[in-house]
Amino acid sequence: MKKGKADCSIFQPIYLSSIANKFAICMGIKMKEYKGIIFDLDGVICFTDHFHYLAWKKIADKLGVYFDEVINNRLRGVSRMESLEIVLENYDKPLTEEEKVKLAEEKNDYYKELLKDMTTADLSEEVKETLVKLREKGLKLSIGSSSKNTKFILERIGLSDFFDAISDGNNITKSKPDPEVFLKAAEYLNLKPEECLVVEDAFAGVDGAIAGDFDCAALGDAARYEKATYKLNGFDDLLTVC
Ligand SMILES: O=P(O)(O)OC[C@H]1O[C@@H](O)[C@H](O)[C@@H](O)[C@@H]1O
Ligand SMILES: [Mg+2]
Repeated sequence: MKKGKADCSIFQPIYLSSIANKFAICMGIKMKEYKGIIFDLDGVICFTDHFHYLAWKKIADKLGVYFDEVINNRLRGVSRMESLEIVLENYDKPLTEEEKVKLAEEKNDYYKELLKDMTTADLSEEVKETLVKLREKGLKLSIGSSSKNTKFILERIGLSDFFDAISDGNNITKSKPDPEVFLKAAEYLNLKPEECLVVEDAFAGVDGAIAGDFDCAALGDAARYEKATYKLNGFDDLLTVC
């Protein structure tokens, strides 16, 4: 344990999952000194949910299957093929593996068309400035995303060369909630899981981080998940945790 800043007011936006953590932080004691941070991409660094929704909706409409934003929220952190299985939950005709792959490809083609509208304006000032400050603190920074489109998205928002490592849907065999994507990211950073903090917006992502022995800072919907180590109100709250 290392002594942090004595002024606990700077930590107030953060609601910690355990009383022990909360007590330690208010006493000015940081529970951990992280060496690296592994960021989920979709829903953490930028927002692609609506593009996923539109692309899956097109497939669902073609099949005549009901699909809405609530179902779309269940796809967060889940791989493309597993997402398709969720979309097909209300579809009663059998599909071959080949037909499923074709549907997933069709969804991805449309999704990528929509991603082309993303620009550097889709990276918020808050995220950009926080990333730079975390880097200045000497932390190693990696992406840990289930998406096979990670590099394409990073390019669109102007972060192609920013991260020290990228672990994504292209280098894993098991999607979140399996910890593989985060374990690979830690390996690429040359760090142990206990030296890294994972930042996630999906329940599946928090589960994956905890299963891999990482601490996890949760944002958005996942911030109400009791398994998260830290529950953040905003991305810049990371500056008080790290
Ligand atoms: O189809 P892609 O870009 O490989 O994405 C896979 C998954 O990537 C995750 O980041 C998204 O939260 C999921 O919704 C998505 O299904
Ligand atoms: Mg996400």
